[in-house]
Amino acid sequence: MKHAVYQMDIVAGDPKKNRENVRQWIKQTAEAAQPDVIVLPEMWTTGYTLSELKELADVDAEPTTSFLSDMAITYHVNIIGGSFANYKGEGIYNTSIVVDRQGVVVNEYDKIHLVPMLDEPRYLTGGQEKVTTFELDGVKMGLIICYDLRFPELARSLALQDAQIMYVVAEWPAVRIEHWKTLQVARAIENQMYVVSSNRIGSYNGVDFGGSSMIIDPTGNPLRTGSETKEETIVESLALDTVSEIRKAVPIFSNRVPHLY
Ligand SMILES: NC(=O)CCC(=O)C(=O)O
Repeated sequence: MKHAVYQMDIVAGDPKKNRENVRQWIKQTAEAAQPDVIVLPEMWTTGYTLSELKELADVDAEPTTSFLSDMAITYHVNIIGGSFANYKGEGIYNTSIVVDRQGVVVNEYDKIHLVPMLDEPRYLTGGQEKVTTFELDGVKMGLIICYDLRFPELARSLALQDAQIMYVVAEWPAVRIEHWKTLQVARAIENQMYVVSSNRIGSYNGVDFGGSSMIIDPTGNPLRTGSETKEETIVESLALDTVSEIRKAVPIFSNRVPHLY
């Protein structure tokens, strides 16, 4: 299953420009690499322009859903649609959607853990729905958003639902980039699944974001790691048989004793 990750720079507070950049990138990448799945980063329509989100956020996931759906149909590609600011009812959520090749939304998830270091809890509302798996091309997978990575229960819940791949969409600052890399490797090893991530590069409001988007195999071996500063496309094919092979060779799921912890 061939993946292409967009390690993107984001134009602060300009959803139109960011959509145009994503449109161009999907077109070029779909034509050049013909991936099965493409992956975008967190809050890619606006960046962390939190005080402007009342004006800039989507409403009920539009127009981002229609945009991604149109891209998926046009290029016949599955899209892990990163996340975006999304007005729903009274609150603004950090929402991710996943769209299949037919343009159908197969997963919608609101970031549960809002990150205090970037002031999210002051402006956003945390998701209240459990993480669940979804399928693309018959493969079970799950998704978390950035700071969620620090809470291992989410990845474990997805693994127990038999996810073979976990996506992490992020705007993770450069100052803590070693945590980013180490935690992803740990989640891959302890849950014996692929971890595929997209983290932005560039800066906003005095924060430098650290790139280093990753594709890690289910033994914890990083197959690809993006640079810390450059916009780039990371392409890798996942050999999904590796998941069942490592789960058979090191049978942690059948050795769990959950009533003792
Ligand atoms: N966008 C985020 O959730 C950033 C998370 C972060 O900075 C951290 O966990 O450290």
